[in-house]
Parts: sequence; C-alpha cells; structure tokens
Amino acid sequence: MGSIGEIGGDEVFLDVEETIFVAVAEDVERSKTTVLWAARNFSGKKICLLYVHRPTRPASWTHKKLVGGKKHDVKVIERVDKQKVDELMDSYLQLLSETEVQTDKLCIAGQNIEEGIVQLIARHSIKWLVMGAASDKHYSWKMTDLKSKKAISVCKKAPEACHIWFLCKGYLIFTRATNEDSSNSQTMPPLVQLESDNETRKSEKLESSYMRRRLRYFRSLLEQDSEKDTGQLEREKVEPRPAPHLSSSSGSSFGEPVGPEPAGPELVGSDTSSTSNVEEKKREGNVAREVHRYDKAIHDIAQSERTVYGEAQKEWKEDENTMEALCKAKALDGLWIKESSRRKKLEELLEKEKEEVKTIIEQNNGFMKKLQMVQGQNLNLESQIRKLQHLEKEHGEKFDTAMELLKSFRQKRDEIRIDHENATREVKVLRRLIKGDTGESSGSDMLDYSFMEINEATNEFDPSWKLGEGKYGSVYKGNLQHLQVAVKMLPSYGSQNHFEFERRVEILTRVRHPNLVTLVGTCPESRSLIYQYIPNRSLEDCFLSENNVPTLSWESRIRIASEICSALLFLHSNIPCIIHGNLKPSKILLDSNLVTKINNYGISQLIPIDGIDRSDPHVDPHYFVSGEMTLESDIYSFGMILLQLLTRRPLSGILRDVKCAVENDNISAVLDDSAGDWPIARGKKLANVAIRCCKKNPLNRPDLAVVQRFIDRMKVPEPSSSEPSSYSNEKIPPRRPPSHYLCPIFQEVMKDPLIAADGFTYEAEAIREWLANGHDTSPMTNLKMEDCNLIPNHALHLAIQDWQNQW
Ligand SMILES: Nc1ncnc2c1ncn2[C@@H]1O[C@H](COP(=O)(O)OP(=O)(O)OP(=O)(O)O)[C@@H](O)[C@H]1O
Repeated sequence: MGSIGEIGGDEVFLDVEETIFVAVAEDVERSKTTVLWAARNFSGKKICLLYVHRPTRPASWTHKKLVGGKKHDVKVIERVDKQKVDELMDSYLQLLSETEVQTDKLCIAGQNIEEGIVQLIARHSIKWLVMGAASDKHYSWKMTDLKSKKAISVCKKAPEACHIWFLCKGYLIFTRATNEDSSNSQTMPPLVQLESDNETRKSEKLESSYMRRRLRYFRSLLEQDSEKDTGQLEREKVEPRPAPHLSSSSGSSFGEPVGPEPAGPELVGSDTSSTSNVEEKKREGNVAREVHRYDKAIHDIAQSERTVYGEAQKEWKEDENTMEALCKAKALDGLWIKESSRRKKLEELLEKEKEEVKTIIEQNNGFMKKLQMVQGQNLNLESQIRKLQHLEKEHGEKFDTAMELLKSFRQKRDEIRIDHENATREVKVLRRLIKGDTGESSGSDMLDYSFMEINEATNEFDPSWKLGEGKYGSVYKGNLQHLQVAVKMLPSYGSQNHFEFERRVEILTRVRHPNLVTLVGTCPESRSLIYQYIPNRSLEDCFLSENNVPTLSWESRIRIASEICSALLFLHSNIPCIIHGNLKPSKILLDSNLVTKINNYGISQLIPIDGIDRSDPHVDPHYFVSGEMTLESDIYSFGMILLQLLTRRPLSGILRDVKCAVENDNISAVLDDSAGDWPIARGKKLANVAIRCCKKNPLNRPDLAVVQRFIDRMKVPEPSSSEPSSYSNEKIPPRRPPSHYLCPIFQEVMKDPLIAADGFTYEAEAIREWLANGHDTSPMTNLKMEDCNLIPNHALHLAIQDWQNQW
C-alpha cells in the first residue's frame, strides 16, 4: 500500500455505530448521487465522507530518496494536494448542507484507492459503508452486478463486519451484508427509506433478483427434500456450488435482494403440492432440470466474473504502473518546465549577447570603413604633400630667379631714376633758361616717386598705417629711403591738368620754413604728396586732451602763436604768394619739441574743391560772400586759433565771449586755467589781437607783420622748468646724431648728402674727392661702382636739418 496516512493530522473520533460512511470519488459529480442517497436513506445517522486521495507524487518517492530541492518540491506538492482535498471535501459538505444530516470526513492519502478504503474500514472498524457500484454511464435497469474495479475489490477485501451498499446513479445495485445481519436483524443497517427505494427499483431489478430468489427457493426445497428423502442426493450432486471467491468473500448474499423478500409466485405454487407421485416426480424432475440450468448459469456467471476479476487485476496493475508513470511524467513535466524556462532565459541572454556582438561588429565595420577612408585620405594628403613639396621647390627656384630679376630690375630702376632725375634737372634748367632765370637754384629739389615706391613705402597702404582721412584724401605713414614720411593721397578730381598740378606742386616744394611741414616729393602716378612725418600730435589733439593728458602752458601757446604767424607771413610773402586756405588746429602739427609745423599749405589752390564747409568756424565768413580765399582769410583763421589758444573753449560763441570779457575788463574769466597763470595784461593784449584778426571786414584785419612783432614782444624765454608737469615725459632728443646722418668717410654730420652708385650716401665733398682721386670702387664695399653719378639725398638732408633745428 505504501504511504497511506490520514490527511489533516488530527486524530478523529468516529462513532461507527452511528455513522454511515460514504466513499466518494475525486469528481463530485460522480459521487453526488451516492452521497445524497445516503443522506436521504439514513436520516438520524451521521454521514462521514470517506475519501482516499491519490497524491500527485509517485508512490515510489520516499523521503529517504529525496534530497535537497526535491524534498522541497515534495512539500510543495503535498501542500497543493491538501488544498485540493480540502476544496473537494468542502464541495461535498456544501452538497450535504442542504440536507439536515450531521457530517464528518475521513481522508487518507494513498496510491491505491480500493486498498485505502479497505484499510480505513479495518482501521476504524467501520460498520456501514456506501459506495459506488459503477460509474453512471454503466447503469441500466437490468444492472445487478458491480462494475467498478474498486467496488469489486472493496466488496471482496473489506472486513466482513462491514455492511456495504453499492449504488449506481443513485440506485442501490447490490448490498454486501454481514453474517451478523443475516443472523440478527437488530444489527441490520439503519435503512429508513430504502424500502421505498426498493419499491421504485423493484421493477428495474425484478428480473435479476427474481432469478436469484427462484434459485434459492429451489435449493431450500431440495434441502428440505433431502432431509426427508435421501434419494434427493442425486439431485444434490448435480447442483453447482457458488463461486468460491464470492461465497467466501464475506458470507454475504451476493445477488441477494435488498429488503424483505417478497413471496415469489412459485412459492404460492409450492404450498399447494400434494397428490400423485407421478406428478410430483415430474415436477421434481422439472425442478431439478431447472435448478441445474440455473446452477449452470450461476457457474457461468462466476466463471466470467473470475475472468473479469483477473482482467481487472491486470488492469489494476496497469493502472498502478500508469499512475506511477503519470506521476513521473508530472514530475518530469515540472522539471521540463523549469528547464525550458531556464533554457528560455539562456536563449534570451544568448540573443542579447548576439545582438551586442552584432552591434559591436557593426561598429567595428563602421570604424574599419572610416579607417579605410582615413587611410585613403592620408595617402591623398601624402601625395598632395609630395606635390606641394615639389611645387615649393619649383616656386623656391622661381622665387630665387624672381629675386635675381628684382635685384636687376631695382638696379635698372635706380639707373632709370638717376637718368630721370638728371633729365628732370635738365628740363628745369632749360625751363629756367627759357624764362630767362639764370639763378643757380630756386631751392626746388623736389623728387618724383613711382607708385611702386609709394606702395612699398606704405606697406601696400596697410590700413594700420593710415594716419587719418581729410576732405583732400587719406594720409598714410610711410618709410621712404630711411625717412619717415606722410603720404597724402589726393583725389583725382580737380580742374587743372597735369602740368598745372605739377607747376603748383613745384611752387610748394620750393617753400622751406622751420614752421612748415616740408613737402619732400610727389608721386604724379597716384597724385599723392609726400610730406615730412611729424611724430607728435596736432594742436587740435592738445585742445581736445582730457584731464590726464598734459596741456600746453601759456608760454608755449604764445610761442606757438608766434610760430604760426611767422609761417603764415612767410607763405604770404612767397612769390608767388601761397595762401593756406584751410588753416585750423588739425593743420598745426607739433613735433617732439612742440615746435609748430603748419601742414597742407596751399592744397586748396592745388585742388580746388567745391563747397567749403559753412559750419567750420575757422573759415573766413567773407569767403562765402566773395567765393575767394585771400590772405585775410588766413588771418581770420589765425584769429580763431588765437582765441582757442587763449580759452580752449568750444568755437561756437567763443568770439562773443572773449569780446565780452575784454569789454568787461575781465579777461581772466575766459582764459584757460590749464595753461597756468596767464599774465592778465598779455592775455588781454593777445585777446585784442585775436578779436581784430576775426573782424568781419577783411580790410579791418591787422597786417601779419605787425601782429608778428606784437606777439614776439609778448614772448618770454620759457623756463626749462616752466612745464615740468606738462612735458616731463617727453622724449629728450639724443645728443649724438643718428649714425645714418654721419658721412661714412668723414664721420661727421652731413651738410650736403649725395647718393653714390653703390647705394650709400656720402658728404658731397668727401665722395667727390674719393672719385677725383681715381677711385672707381665703393668706399664701403670696395666693389666696382657702375658709374660716378652722384644724386642729392633730399630726404636725408631735410631730416638732418630738422635734427639740427632741434638743437
Ligand atoms: N605730415 C604729417 N605728419 C604727421 N601726421 C600727419 C601729417 N599729415 C597729416 N597727418 C595726420 O593725418 C591726419 C589727417 O590729415 P588731413 O590733413 O588729411 O586731414 P585733416 O587736417 O584732419 O582734415 P581736412 O584736410 O579734411 O581739413 C591729421 O589729423 C594728422 O594727424
């Protein structure tokens, strides 16, 4: 039997005398009618449900064999099983709750249900048991035998003291009575409604029970007869015995009808037996034949039952094996599910890893492609580099050739320039001769420069070299043959032709005055004027200077006024007379020693432009009446500059304010404090001069020569310490002359610098003497000079003169 144990654990007390046990199946529907039959027929008794549960795990599993996880699995299965059993019992109890019987349950676990039932009967000494005879589908009204293997087995093996009712589809099919039952009707099962059941069942069971009753009746007749007549022995010999297993199973009346035995029709007949022996013998013969026939039938039945039983046993065995196999299959199923879920997880992981590997491979492929591309580009670049290197080499060679060419061109250019200058000089001499001017020199040694030279000098007109832009064009700083210059690019418009332009420029180049910016040369190609560069700032910058910038002292201002007046006087007395025409503080440049240098004189006559700015307070108002710039126009502009020097006030209303201050004898009210302590008298005198210069009528304006003398009298020697705060930081000019001012032969500052064919500048006397002594080589390089031509270096000459003026 293996592992049979009661489910629930608690010891159950069962009053077997008062309890009807009903063996129930796992399927409630199958045992429903049986349970209800018991409840209906045994009222007053307790109904105890008897259930043998076949556990999920196979019977071969023992706790000893189980280890580790399996033990755990068994526990889980047991718990699930118990739950199942409880649910099943609850369903049955629910069913019974509709009746009013008392209920109980008795459950055990076991692989073999019939053995379990038998064991329970024995263990609890069960007296009354109701169980199914067969499944409902086997039921027919003729049914008298047990069909279920379990029922047959229980019927056979159950302790004899147990009375068992076998039912099918709610009908009592068969009763296995006990010996006690037959001997003592008192111990008969407590059927209440069985009779009525039997009534209803009577017609159904009539045929089978009738046959059995007849058989018994005949037997009893025979037994009675044998007691009377030994001659009956022969009949007994032919009477077949009941099937041993059935008769010995419980001493029960297998095939015995239930309830009080009705009197058969044959019994009525027997009571009237009697008269003649012939009839009796005939009747007995008939009976014996009849008995024999039935006995044979019974024997056949028993035989077939044995066969069925044998087959049933085989089937039981097969069932057992099947169950075990099923359990194993179930367990294997569980394992398989576990394994498959693990496998699924592993497959998922594998899939993920495959995806990752795929991505990495794709990335790798991408990188490889890029690498190939880069390698391709690299090869391209390398070939390009090789090409470029080749080109560089070619260009280098070309450059060298070009440099050689440039060198030779420069040489040629210099030669041409010399030729050109010689020719120009000759042209000038010829012009003078034509004019009848026999003077040695007019002072005009102006040089013409090519556009290339100007371009080179201004670093290709580098915007950062631009000094400013006025209405007459842009001004660039430049570097021309070691001399710093300011190149003023004139606009191309203008009414006069080239010769007229040249004529006027020539006039300007002849002008030399320490307070005028020297016009060094021109570039007719680009219509530009090349001026000496003045490195400090303009008077306008001084007027505009903020608090932290040093301003001019009153002494400096009087000196500057005198210098302007002197320069103007010089221009006006020039033949022909030169009118500045655009005099204003931005045109008064101050060099590093604050020496006045008037810029751009005469340009207004050089390039007359339309529309002079009416709003410019420096412009003579009479110009707008006459349309002509005159000497008096410059005096007016000078008067305005004087007013600014005195007051450093905004130009609008400046004349009115100063006039007012003079009239009120309160000149100090308008004088510029930042210039120091103006001597009031001098301030007043200078203010009067300024007011007179600014007279509306040009005829009322004073003569500049008179003004010059007047201002000169005002001048006082400026103490060296008078402007310590203002110009203490100003650059002190070097005591030693710059090296290029010195003649390489004499080592003295040059007075008449000349450029020789070797490109060096020498003092005229020194180089002439060198050549006169028969030298044809350069005193500097000792290389042969191409010719003995000497060209004046005007730029250097001017620079030396300036430097000397500073001392
Ligand atoms: N020879 C020079 N040396 C140093 N700086 C100069 C020289 N000539 C001109 N400049 C600078 O160039 C600027 C422009 O000069 P430019 O004469 O063209 O114009 P402007 O005097 O300001 O006005 P406009 O000519 O229109 O009346 C000047 O303000 C000055 O700072």
